Amino acid sequence: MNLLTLDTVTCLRGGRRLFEALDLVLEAGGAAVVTGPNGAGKSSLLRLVAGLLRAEAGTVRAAPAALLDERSALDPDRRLADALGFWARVDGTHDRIAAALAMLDLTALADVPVRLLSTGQRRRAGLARIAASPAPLWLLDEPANGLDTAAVVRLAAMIAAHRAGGGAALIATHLPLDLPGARTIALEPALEATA
Ligand SMILES: Nc1ncnc2c1ncn2[C@@H]1O[C@H](COP(=O)(O)OP(=O)(O)OP(=O)(O)O)[C@@H](O)[C@H]1O
Repeated sequence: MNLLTLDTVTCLRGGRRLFEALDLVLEAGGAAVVTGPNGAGKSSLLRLVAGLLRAEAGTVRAAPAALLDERSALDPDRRLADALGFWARVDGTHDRIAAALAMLDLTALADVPVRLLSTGQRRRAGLARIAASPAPLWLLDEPANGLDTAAVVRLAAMIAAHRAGGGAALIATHLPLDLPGARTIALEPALEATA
């Protein structure tokens, strides 16, 4: 089963053609890494798949997706467990929170307000939101940013478990991640300004 199909997709942003005629299929269990220099369009590609940007041309067919970007999307004033609980109520996945906290080594921080978490802890909290989500397609924008070595290993294990369970992941990263069998989408620098 395909969880993502991009068919000759072109993306324009800020008067620049970021990528053109991009094709990609991600099946259940699949993963792809998006690479490229700053400004090449990695985040734009993930936002396009999430439905937050419109393709200039081509078609995007995507299963329900969970997007991690630079914001954790967690209420800074709530305890971490409660902030995750907000999304669990939306998604009907309350039973997944404890496992998600454990997977990201956050159980001991469940009662700490999100605003007091360190940079790496907040990134792990954002990943816990993704881990608890029921979405089969994960869109992870620089998920390893701010993570220590142990947390990067946990991240790789979390993605592997998601794929083993029939999910798929599209991951933009500058940092190396252990993603067996993942294909690479190398975006070129966007130079062309349109009229
Ligand atoms: N809201 C916006 N309006 C117009 N142009 C934008 C907007 N957001 C981003 N851009 C432009 O789109 C281009 C691609 O940005 P994008 O964030 O997708 O790149 P990226 O490959 O993720 O970069 P980085 O490695 O720095 O994260 C950049 O030239 C950027 O200035």
